[in-house]
Amino acid sequence: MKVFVENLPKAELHLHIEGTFEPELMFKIAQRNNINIPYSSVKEIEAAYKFNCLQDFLNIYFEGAGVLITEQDFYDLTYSYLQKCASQNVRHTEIMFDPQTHTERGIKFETVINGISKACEDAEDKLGVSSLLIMSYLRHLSEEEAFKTLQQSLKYKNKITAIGLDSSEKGNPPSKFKSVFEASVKEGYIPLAHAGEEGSSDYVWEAIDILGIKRIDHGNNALQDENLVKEIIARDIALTVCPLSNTALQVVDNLKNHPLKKMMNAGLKVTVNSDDPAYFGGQINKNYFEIQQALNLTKYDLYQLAKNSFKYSLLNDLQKQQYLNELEVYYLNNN
Ligand code: HPA
Ligand SMILES: [Zn+2]
Repeated sequence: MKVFVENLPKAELHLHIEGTFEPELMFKIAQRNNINIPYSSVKEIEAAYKFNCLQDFLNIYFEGAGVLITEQDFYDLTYSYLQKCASQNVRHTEIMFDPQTHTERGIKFETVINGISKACEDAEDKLGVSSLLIMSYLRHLSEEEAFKTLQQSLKYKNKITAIGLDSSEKGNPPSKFKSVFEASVKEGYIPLAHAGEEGSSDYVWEAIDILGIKRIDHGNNALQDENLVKEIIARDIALTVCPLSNTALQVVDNLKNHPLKKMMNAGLKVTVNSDDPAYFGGQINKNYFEIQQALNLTKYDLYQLAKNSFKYSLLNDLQKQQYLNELEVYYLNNN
């Protein structure tokens, strides 16, 4: 089963580039930028990665991102993740980035987007991994701040496919960002958002009804409301589920109690993703493999999850079909 997962062609649809920052690279970049980080070894960093909730994690995540200064830093971070994609047969990835995490510290928007997008172009050429970018607004900041970010992004519109909404969910409902999402959609960005990770099913309703999102990041708490589940299915909206993130942040107490299979059985379109792999103990293949083991998923289940990852990606129909054909051949030869 492990080999089946490793070679399964797949797409990753929920991934924060700042959350791919492995301790080794963090040390290297901190050193070259003459920045002190409050850890003296990789072991100490790893020991600090014990979280009780989303906020615990976010505090450490923002601190780690603070060592990224130059375009080269953003390039190295992104290219390093894309190499991991290539080695795990992730054929396509949709990378979220949080401009405000950097612009708030005085880093220019252009430094962030240029570093990330150059790495994506190089990875497409050299590694054969395709990617699209999702610019995510930080929901603990004001809507006005999000508007500033939208303005800054317009010059780089051709490099950005979608917008997202992340950071502290509780107390920051989707409705807080109604106007900036409307304005972003007018500019041609596809609306996506985190919803129902720690927030209730009401937040998921708001995300689909008020923000009009096309894909739900996490969505676990949608299961609290049967009518919501029906509506998500009726609108053909997929959920980007992140098993190891859910246990690391105690959204789910144990992988054996993870709702992924329940979601699939209810008819929801589910995908498997790593979220912040450097912080949550595993890349995408580990997420596939561990959830397979915990829930006794079959090869057919894994095939469905991978199929959803391409079908609900933001690629055009022709690109989707090419990847789906590749997956089909793989499944026929390996089940
Ligand atoms: O899982 C997450 N949830 C909310 N915000 C985030 N920012 C990075 N990862 C996450
Ligand atoms: Zn996330």
